[in-house]
Formats: sequence, C-alpha cells, structure tokens
Amino acid sequence: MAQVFERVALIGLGLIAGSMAHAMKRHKLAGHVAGFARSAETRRAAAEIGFVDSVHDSAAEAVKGADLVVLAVPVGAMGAVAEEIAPHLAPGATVTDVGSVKQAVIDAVGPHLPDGVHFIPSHPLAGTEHSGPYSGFATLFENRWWLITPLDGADEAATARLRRLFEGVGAQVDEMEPGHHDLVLAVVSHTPHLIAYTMVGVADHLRRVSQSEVIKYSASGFRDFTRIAASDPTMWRDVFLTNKEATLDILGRFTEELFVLQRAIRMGDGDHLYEYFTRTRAIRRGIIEAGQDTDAPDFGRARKD
Ligand SMILES: NC(=O)c1ccc[n+]([C@@H]2O[C@H](COP(=O)([O-])OP(=O)(O)OC[C@H]3O[C@@H](n4cnc5c(N)ncnc54)[C@H](O)[C@@H]3O)[C@@H](O)[C@H]2O)c1
Ligand SMILES: O=C(O)C(=O)C[C@]1(C(=O)O)C=C[C@@H](O)C=C1
Repeated sequence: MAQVFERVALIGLGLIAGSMAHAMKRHKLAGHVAGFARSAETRRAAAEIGFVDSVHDSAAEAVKGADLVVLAVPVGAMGAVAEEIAPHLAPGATVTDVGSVKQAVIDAVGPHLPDGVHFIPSHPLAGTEHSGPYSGFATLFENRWWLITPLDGADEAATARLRRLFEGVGAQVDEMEPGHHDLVLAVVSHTPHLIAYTMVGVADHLRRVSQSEVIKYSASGFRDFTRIAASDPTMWRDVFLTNKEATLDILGRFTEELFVLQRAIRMGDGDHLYEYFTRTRAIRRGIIEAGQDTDAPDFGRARKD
C-alpha cells in the first residue's frame, strides 16, 4: 500500500495507538512514526517493542514536523494535550483523535488548535478489554468501522487523506454528526459497558457466591460480562463523565424495559417474555447476516429456525 503520511505523531501509546502503529508499519502507510506517552515506563515499553520509530520526552517534541497527529489518550485528557501541542504543530498538519466520545472532545480540543491546522475527529469502533503498550496488534481495525465526525467546513482533501489511512489499516469508514455519534455509541457501547460493570459488581456483592461458585461455574454469558467489566477504569470513567446525557437517556430506557420484564416474570407472563426474546434474537441474527460479528460461528449464519 502507498504511504499516506510522511510523519505521524502518536500521543498516548496504549491499545489504540499501538495497534495503529503496528498496522501502519505492516501496510507501509507512514514514513516515520513518532510517539509520546505520559509515563516513562510506557515510553520505554514502546521503544522496546519497537512499534514507533522514535519516542520523545514531551508531546511538544513528538509533534514537531508531523503531518498527522493522533490524540490517543483518555477522553478527559484530550483538552490538556491539545493545549500543550498547539504551538508546536506544523502549518497544514492534520490532527485527529480516537476518543470514544466526540462532542466533548471537539469542545475540549477545537479551541486550542491554530488556524491552518485541520482538526478531523474520529473514532475506531474496535477495541479489547486490554490497555497499555503491550496490548496493541496490527489487525485490530480490520473489517471494523472507523467513524469520522467532521466539523463544519472541514477540508475535503485532508478528510480524504485521513480516510485513506483508516482504510489502509483495514477499516470501513463512515461519517456522522458528533451528537448523533454520541447517542448511537451510548446504545451500542457505553450503556452495555455500564451494564456489564454492574452485573459483575452485583456478583461481587454476593461475596459468598462469587468467591467460589461464580468463578467455578461461570458460563459464557457471565464470562462475557467479566471480559467487558475488565476494561480500563480511566477510559470508561471519562466516557461516562463526558457522554453523560446520552448515557442517562439510554439508561433510563433500559431501566423501564427491565421493569417491564421484571413484572412479566413476577406475573408469569410467558408470552411477553417469549415475544421479547424472539425480537432480540432477530436483532442478533441481523448483525451476523450483515457480517458485523466476525467471531460468530458459521452455524449462527446457517440456522434460521
Ligand atoms: N480501548 C478501546 O476499546 C477503545 C476503542 C476505541 C477508542 N478508544 C479510545 O481511544 C483512546 C485511548 O484508549 P486506549 O484503549 O488506547 O487506552 P490505553 O490506556 O491503552 O492508552 C492510553 C495511553 O494514553 C497515555 N496517557 C494517559 N493520559 C495521558 C496524558 N495526560 N498525556 C499523555 N498521555 C497520556 C497512557 O500513558 C497510555 O499510553 C481513549 O480516548 C478511548 O476512549 C478506546
Ligand atoms: O470489544 C471490546 O472490548 C470493546 O469494548 C470495544 C468498544 C466497543 O464497545 O465495542 C469499546 C469502546 C470503543 O470506543 C469502541 C469499541
């Protein structure tokens, strides 16, 4: 694949930045990848693993001469990082971020960036419960969505170039308005994480059970919850603090539905439960048929009953 950027600066060197670096290297999409992370230990690890070509002691140093800067830090840290790098950005550079929430990042980052720099916010819908410099891998973005939430009047050539990079690492790119992105993500990612955190918390409260039987007999349903609930606490604290309204909206709807199901169980209303579960099963099948769950086994696609 042809090189898309000459010099990419990654600020934050965890799961997402590490995966980008591995993928850019594999597909030869960047001439040079420079990196900075806040902790010296992470910087040392990144240098040792070798997914960046140079590691710098400050974000300001890392962004010098970069034609693409990627902010890959927790959402709550984006504004401070943007303020620090702003005076050191090359004219004409593109700045993107990979934050899980878009409107709050736009509000925090946008005001710091000088005229002539193209700020194009984005979000890869790909991740794992792991974090830190050792967690990245080159195939993370393959066959996943990468959403761009361009600002009014965004430079078309700069947006198209960024798209080429995301497609180069294997993602499918779509554009979305930032507020709409935050609502959609509250449904498909943020609230489900909160529910998983809660379910594992409930099991933990029942200590008598959780110390023995829950671990010993955990079936795949609960195990899936524990995987999600092992996700990075800083990242998810910031997601909920910055996507507050959309999450509370979806959580309110969730609680209402839960009460209806609770009542159906209490009243022995099997028809309601059956119809509800039939509807949700059809949603899952739709996801598989659309090719969005690459982990699903083949029989999930073949069986229609
Ligand atoms: N993990 C996921 O599943 C996932 C998926 C899509 C997007 N995101 C978003 O990507 C961003 C990064 O997430 P991640 O999973 O790579 O996290 P991570 O914890 O693996 O990495 C975060 C990196 O940021 C660095 N960092 C933290 N605060 C900093 C600061 N103030 N200045 C400089 N560096 C700092 C850390 O040292 C670390 O290198 C977040 O905004 C997150 O919302 C995460
Ligand atoms: O697969 C996972 O472990 C994830 O949680 C990834 C996931 C998601 O909810 O799908 C998490 C946060 C993101 O911002 C994007 C993707």
